Amino acid sequence: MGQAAQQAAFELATTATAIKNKALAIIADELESNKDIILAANKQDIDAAVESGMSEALVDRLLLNESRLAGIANDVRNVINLNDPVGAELDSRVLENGMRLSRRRVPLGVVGVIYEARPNVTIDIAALCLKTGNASILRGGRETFHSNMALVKVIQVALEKAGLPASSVQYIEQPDRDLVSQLLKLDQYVDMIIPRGGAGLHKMCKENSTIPVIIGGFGISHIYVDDSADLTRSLDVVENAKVQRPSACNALDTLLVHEKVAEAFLSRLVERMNKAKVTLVADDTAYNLLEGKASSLRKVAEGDFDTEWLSYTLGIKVVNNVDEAIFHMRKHNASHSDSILTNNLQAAERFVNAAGSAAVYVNASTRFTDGAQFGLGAEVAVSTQKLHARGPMGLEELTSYKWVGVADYLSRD
Ligand SMILES: NC(=O)C1=CN([C@@H]2O[C@H](COP(=O)(O)OP(=O)(O)OC[C@H]3O[C@@H](n4cnc5c(N)ncnc54)[C@H](OP(=O)(O)O)[C@@H]3O)[C@@H](O)[C@H]2O)C=CC1
Ligand SMILES: N[C@@H](CCC(=O)OP(=O)(O)O)C(=O)O
Repeated sequence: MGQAAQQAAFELATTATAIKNKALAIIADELESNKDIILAANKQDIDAAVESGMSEALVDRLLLNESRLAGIANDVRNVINLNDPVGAELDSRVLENGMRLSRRRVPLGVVGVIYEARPNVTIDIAALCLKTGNASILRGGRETFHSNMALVKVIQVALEKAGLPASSVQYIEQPDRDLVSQLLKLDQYVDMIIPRGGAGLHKMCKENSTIPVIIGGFGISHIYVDDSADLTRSLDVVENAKVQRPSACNALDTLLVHEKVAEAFLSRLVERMNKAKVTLVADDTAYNLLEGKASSLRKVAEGDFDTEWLSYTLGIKVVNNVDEAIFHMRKHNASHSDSILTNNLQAAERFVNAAGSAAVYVNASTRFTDGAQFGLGAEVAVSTQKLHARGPMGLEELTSYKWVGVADYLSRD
């Protein structure tokens, strides 16, 4: 697979944007024309997941239906409309000796991605890699096996129809994790590894990969409600961040509330959380304010503020000020998406500068951390590391550059 991917990458590196776009257009069309096959495959995955007792939120992450599939095809069409970064001159100047020197964007080569059981991710990664002239080797969560097999087949047929190698996008079909370990050692063929998933996967990749690794990580997502916040608007933001898609890595995990507004805010928020069947996990102060009002409430226990819930559960803590909120976030792995709700410019600046997260928001939901929302078309992962990319990784993050020097640009004759 490594060899085939590398061969494909050689070809893709010099493929014109129009051909890559043609392949993407065929993928989008084939997704629609093969919808019955894809949805039937997905049903097999869903049935098995439900039978195994998977949580409702994670089953939802796995689910495809007609409208989601149409959305995925549409996302691919959006990628067609994005500028191809490959070949762009980053800067260009003429040296004293007459050489014209520039940096030119190039594909990375072969990208290996290990990711969660979410079928749209297969298409997102394949589309972004293809647009940037990278070959990809994919390994999705075992629970998405049937869906991914159907999706990859559609992609490979489309690639061939566009005259590109089917091996531009390959999928590791066996669920045996040993094959992931083998992938991590293919440095002769693979240029970058992206693990999207939990701590165990990241540790395993960091310790075993001989290939550079970019972590598509998890973090505890926080929202801090400042004493100056517009509380009515804050209700909508917190509800969106917690309830809209709790299984996503950017969903809210811990709500931090300024003590001056804790009673006023929590007494209104609890109604919405009850309605959405959210379990509240509160520190002592919040617990006292919520007791008798929350349908599902318990006191915080060791480790709760370090837990990424991925479900209808919300941690709540009352704090003195923005500095205590930041202190709490530093202790509890704020590295992905965090937000302050405030009308105080100083507090907002303090929060934005001090938070160690890949994406920081003022008066907005943490759910915005998403390649499509950021105008990147989609994302290969949300990087929680600082090199070579941070936050949602789109097309540019799948490229590198090379220096191009042309001698005798200014002839002396
Ligand atoms: N920042 C980002 O871009 C994203 C982050 N996440 C984070 O991922 C986590 C939840 O996703 P979840 O599906 O539970 O993640 P997991 O880490 O359990 O699984 C993700 C993928 O990694 C594989 N995997 C996990 N451990 C190993 C291992 N030791 N060796 C080989 N392969 C392994 C899984 O394979 P198998 O099928 O065998 O289990 C699966 O394909 C959350 O923390 C979420 O925030 C999720 C998506 C995007
Ligand atoms: N792009 C995503 C966020 C990242 C993601 O894929 O999250 P996850 O549900 O953990 O797989 C979204 O908000 O839809």
